[in-house]
Amino acid sequence: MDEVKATPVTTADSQNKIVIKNLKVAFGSAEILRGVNLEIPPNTITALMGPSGSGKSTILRVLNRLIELYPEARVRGDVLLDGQSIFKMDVIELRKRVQMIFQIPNPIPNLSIFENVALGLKLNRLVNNKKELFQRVKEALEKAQLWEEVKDRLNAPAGRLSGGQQQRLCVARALAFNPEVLLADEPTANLDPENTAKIESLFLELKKEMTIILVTHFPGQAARISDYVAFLYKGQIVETGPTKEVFTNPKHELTEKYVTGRLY
Ligand SMILES: Nc1ncnc2c1ncn2[C@@H]1O[C@H](COP(=O)(O)OP(=O)(O)OP(=O)(O)O)[C@@H](O)[C@H]1O
Repeated sequence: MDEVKATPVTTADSQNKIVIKNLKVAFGSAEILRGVNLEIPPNTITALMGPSGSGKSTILRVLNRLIELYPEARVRGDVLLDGQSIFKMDVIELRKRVQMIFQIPNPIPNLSIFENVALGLKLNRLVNNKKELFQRVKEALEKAQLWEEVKDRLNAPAGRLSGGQQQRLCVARALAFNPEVLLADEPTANLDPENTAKIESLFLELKKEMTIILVTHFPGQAARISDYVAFLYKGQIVETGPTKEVFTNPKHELTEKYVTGRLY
């Protein structure tokens, strides 16, 4: 990965939870992100939407520096978290603060429900004893709105849960770290409408405590739960603003096509 260029910090930078500055990502000769600028206020849901291949997941992968797992990726520009460049932070610490959930729920299927949430806490030595561990796991499962459904079978393998429950287990696993930012990459793409609604109402609850960045293929989902949207097209942000404004009065023709379902 290339050396990133640090940019000067302004007052607005430290008021936003995340500020993305002139972010460029290339894989070999293919330019994937071509100068993305975005400000994300705290305690909001920001939806990244745009056609397939526009670079939405790549943005998320930069925000927790998962992008560094791709040796061919070149990253330029800067990303500030609470006014500090993420590229100057310890990456393990960054990933505790900025958690991620994925399109396909990925608990460890043979591991118990309890251990799936407990594992990260144990590996990172974030708890001092068994009692504290149980408390943290319980709290995370409660916040993920899964506790009532699993409290009597915490030792059952996670693979036996339904798809929707597995996704909420992944949310619990992320929440166990008490993150400040939750990145969600099309978290409901594989869920039925009922489980989708559960995740959406869960996110509305969670944003009281954290900042959520949601990649979604569904304009309807962005309209229902996000405060801000950023519409991405071919690696650039075409339009961004408060969700209601962008949906009711899109300024760009491409945005209008996308929100009215005429661009995929
Ligand atoms: N490791 C990689 N090497 C080369 N190209 C990649 C790599 N990862 C992603 N890309 C390319 O980068 C572009 C953007 O991918 P990205 O996954 O960020 O898009 P997206 O908007 O999230 O798409 P989707 O909605 O289909 O998930 C795509 O053209 C993809 O093929």
